[in-house]
Amino acid sequence: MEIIVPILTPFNEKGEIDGEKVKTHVENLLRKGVDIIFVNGTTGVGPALSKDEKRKMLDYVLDVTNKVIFQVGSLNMKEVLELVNYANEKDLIAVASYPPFYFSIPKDFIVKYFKEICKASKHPVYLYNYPGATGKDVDVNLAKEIDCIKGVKDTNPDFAHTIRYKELGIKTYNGLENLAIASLSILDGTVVGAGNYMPELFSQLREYIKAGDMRKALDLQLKIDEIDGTTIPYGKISSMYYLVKELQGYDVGVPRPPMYPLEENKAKELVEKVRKIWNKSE
Ligand SMILES: O=C(O)C(=O)C[C@@H](O)[C@H](O)COP(=O)(O)O
Repeated sequence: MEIIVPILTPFNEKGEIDGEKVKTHVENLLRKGVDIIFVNGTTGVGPALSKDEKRKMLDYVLDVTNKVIFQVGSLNMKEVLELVNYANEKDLIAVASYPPFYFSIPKDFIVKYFKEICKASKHPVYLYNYPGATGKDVDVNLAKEIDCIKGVKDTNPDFAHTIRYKELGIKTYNGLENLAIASLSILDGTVVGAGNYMPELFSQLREYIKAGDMRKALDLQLKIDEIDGTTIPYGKISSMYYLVKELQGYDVGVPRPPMYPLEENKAKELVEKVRKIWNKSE
């Protein structure tokens, strides 16, 4: 029943990563019951980070914890392998990658991509499957063909699709907030971007499930959904920077374009809407 948070990347006004803010954020998440930090994921704008920024994020998080999954995906294979080799010298749980996105490629190219990563990595290799963002579905059959995947984060509204990875006997997570109750109940855990700003709600959800109090768990899941849904029109990732400050009480810097900062009035409107839902009893 693990709670994994794909950590956001704190930037300063110049668009540089602020390492101290990373560490403060990780320390708080761990205090609030988060088990593992997923570095350079979608919420962390991994695809928009340079190789050096990806390495810096890993080092900042490792200054606090080794409960880390390090996302290394890139369309530049040389960069992927440099990041894998960098991780080989570190103590962490696993490296992960989304499949090569954007380009139309045959499935055997995806198999070759992951086999290259597995060959280079001293750590277990996890698949980050996110068909909605990458245009590629590395389903259980393709994962079987790759034959070296030791875990999967499936960001997929089709929960039946996610469950099937358990046929491989690997660590299996779903990456959607609105499936957290199912992921915590049936899979190895949940990966939740919203855990950046409301980690305590996911910890509480896990406690309700452990206690078998599914009515309370369902009510809390619906509250999580309402809050998460509120952020969509503002930009989910950009919204998180303002909600961490409001709900967790510390500054995690600003988003970096093309994840633009919110206009002041919009940020205020968002925070007021979320605070109203947050204060409602389940
Ligand atoms: O940020 C990551 O690496 C995650 O796993 C969360 C990811 O699944 C993402 O937040 C999915 O949510 P949306 O598709 O943006 O609603």
